[in-house]
Amino acid sequence: MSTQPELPKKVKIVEVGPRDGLQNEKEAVPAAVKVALVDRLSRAGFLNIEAASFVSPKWVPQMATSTEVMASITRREGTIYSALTPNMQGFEAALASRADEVVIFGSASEAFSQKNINCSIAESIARFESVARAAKDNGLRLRGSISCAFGCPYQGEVPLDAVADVVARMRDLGCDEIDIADTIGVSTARKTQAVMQVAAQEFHVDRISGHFHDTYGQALANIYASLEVGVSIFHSSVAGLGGCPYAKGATGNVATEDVLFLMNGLGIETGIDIDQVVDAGQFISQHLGRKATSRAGNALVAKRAG
Ligand SMILES: CC(C)(COP(=O)([O-])OP(=O)([O-])OC[C@H]1O[C@@H](n2cnc3c(N)ncnc32)[C@H](O)[C@@H]1OP(=O)([O-])[O-])[C@@H](O)C(=O)NCCC(=O)NCCSC(=O)C[C@@](C)(O)CC(=O)[O-]
Repeated sequence: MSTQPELPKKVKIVEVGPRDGLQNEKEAVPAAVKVALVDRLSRAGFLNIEAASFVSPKWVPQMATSTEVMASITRREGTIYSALTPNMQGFEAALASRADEVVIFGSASEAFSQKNINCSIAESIARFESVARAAKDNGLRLRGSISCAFGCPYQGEVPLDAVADVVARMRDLGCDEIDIADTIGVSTARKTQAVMQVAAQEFHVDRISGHFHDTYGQALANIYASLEVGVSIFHSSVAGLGGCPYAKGATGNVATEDVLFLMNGLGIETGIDIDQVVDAGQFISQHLGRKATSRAGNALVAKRAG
């Protein structure tokens, strides 16, 4: 008789659409539209929404409205609103904007680190030290994000040791949560488990999150594979929005509607209302003038229409 691995009974879905999802849009999305999106997502029940990014507007112009967005959203009690902060300049802006969580973002790939944040991995960790200290001093949550943990658009393979090393460094900085990110969506299920297991040797598995882009259509399989090894936090973007400005060809994050459909089917609690997420996906897709890429979202819309 075969025994199946026990899956977590409950997961946290971190909605990253307003940041990771929109950051790569060529046309400026008005702050009011971003605010309306975040508010819809808050009402749908997310406990964590990545709403802003305090990076150089020359590097990522779409995120230049982050202060305005954070000032205008309606905050739901109990929901963590996160912001990316590559350095102290970003941290000060996040603090002033009343972010609940700041995200330092590094990479397991040297090449990607240079392209994305203009410094080596070691330099980035040194830069993050002051941000981490300031987060603790100000009582903010601290999250560490590790790009290219499963492969890099510039250097190709990324060794497991490199992932373990950055996880340990993020842990030592005092991160409350660490994201293991498949920036270009190249991982497959067994590889995902190997990487997650290496990460879990360095950090508590229940505070590791899986951040999967769906470039090769593997994201849901990678999420299921991660569940099997005890990961219970996942990032996703409503309507499957997204792509990274420094990873050409990378498509969006896995669509939130698809992840919710999977979790609902598995009987895993999320606390999120899928119908409201579908509505939010339709709202932003209409604004962007294209169809949502969420398979479950589009199927549910078609079903509603009869
Ligand atoms: C990190 C830097 C700033 C270094 O960029 P740099 O040019 O090395 O920085 P610098 O300190 O020399 O500053 C240069 C200029 O940027 C300004 N500046 C400096 N810092 C800030 C700031 N915080 N906010 C606003 N402005 C800032 C600074 O004031 C100065 O302005 P100037 O004097 O030329 O007018 C730059 O490389 C940058 O902003 N990179 C952002 C890259 C980015 O946002 N990438 C996308 C997000 S990561 C991602 O998507 C991956 C993830 C997390 O989703 C996981 C995954 O899927 O892999």
